[in-house]
Amino acid sequence: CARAEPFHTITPLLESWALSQVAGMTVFLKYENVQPAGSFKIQGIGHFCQEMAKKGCRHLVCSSGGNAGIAAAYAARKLGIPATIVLPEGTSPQVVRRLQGEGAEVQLTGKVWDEASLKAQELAKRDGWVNVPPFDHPLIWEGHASLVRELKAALGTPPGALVLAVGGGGLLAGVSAGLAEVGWQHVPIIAVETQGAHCFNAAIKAGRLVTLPDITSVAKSLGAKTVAARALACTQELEIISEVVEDVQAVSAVQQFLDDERMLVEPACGAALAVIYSGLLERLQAEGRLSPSLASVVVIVCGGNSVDSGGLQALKAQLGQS
Ligand SMILES: COC[C@H](NCc1c(COP(=O)(O)O)cnc(C)c1O)C(=O)O
Repeated sequence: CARAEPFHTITPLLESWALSQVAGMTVFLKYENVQPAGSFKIQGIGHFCQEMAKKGCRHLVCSSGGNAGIAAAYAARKLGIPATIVLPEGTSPQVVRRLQGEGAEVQLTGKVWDEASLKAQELAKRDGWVNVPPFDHPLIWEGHASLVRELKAALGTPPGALVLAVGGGGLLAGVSAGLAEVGWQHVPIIAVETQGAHCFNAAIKAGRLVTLPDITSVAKSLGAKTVAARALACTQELEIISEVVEDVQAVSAVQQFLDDERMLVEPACGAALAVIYSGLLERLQAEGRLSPSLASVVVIVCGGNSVDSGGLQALKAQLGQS
């Protein structure tokens, strides 16, 4: 049976002395990397799966870059429902191992998430099976919105800006819903992608949804070729500043964050942290796109399971970093 309380925990919101020094203002970090299932995903995915269980779902299937799949497998185990997770062939062994550890069946197919998604939709045609969308569904956004309620409870007053990473746009859509719910619509969102996984930025520039030819960024967890329509629609309702960082900046931010806060996160999360570490925040202020007198900024540390110390060293070598 479905449980009443949510599967996610209320994560710490901590002021980071190190990042505040770099930014020249107070930087609060929302540690979604310590959620069960290793990323913020469990907020929206957990909510979706609980709702589906209430409707009698008998088998969950999820296509994912990795983290949504782990969140779906975790929720399925908690709900006592079998799960099948479909991932791109290049998925890291540690993610496959973790999924199997959660008791899920793993299917590897296709080069990128979009191809795994087609296979999951095929499987979901079976009787009693439900496809868990990794980012493009109102229930996912409703679940992620609880993150903003937690920010309001912890901060009281609104931060000067919110920084988050964009893959398919589910986190952005959920945070946007949360901001509207708590009356913080005026808080600007800095929505960050890596070059080569920049489907949201491309859609904004084109004024319509755009499908990238391929995902060439190392931040594979941001690897959706087309952003959710809802995410693009949010740009009409809120102040959303879309920025694209290089893989080198995202990976360098992962290393700096590891040294500063002793936590290891994926390059997808490094993209958000790069807003601070690369000086992008100050550039936005200098360009007048952000108020020069921001009191504070919140960075959503989205986490991610597809990283370990060896993988980080390999990425740094691949990108020519010391
Ligand atoms: C292809 O992958 C989409 C999705 N990852 C999405 C993701 C994001 C971006 O969230 P989104 O914008 O997709 O809601 C940020 N940070 C991390 C650590 C993520 O894993 C997945 O795991 O299936």
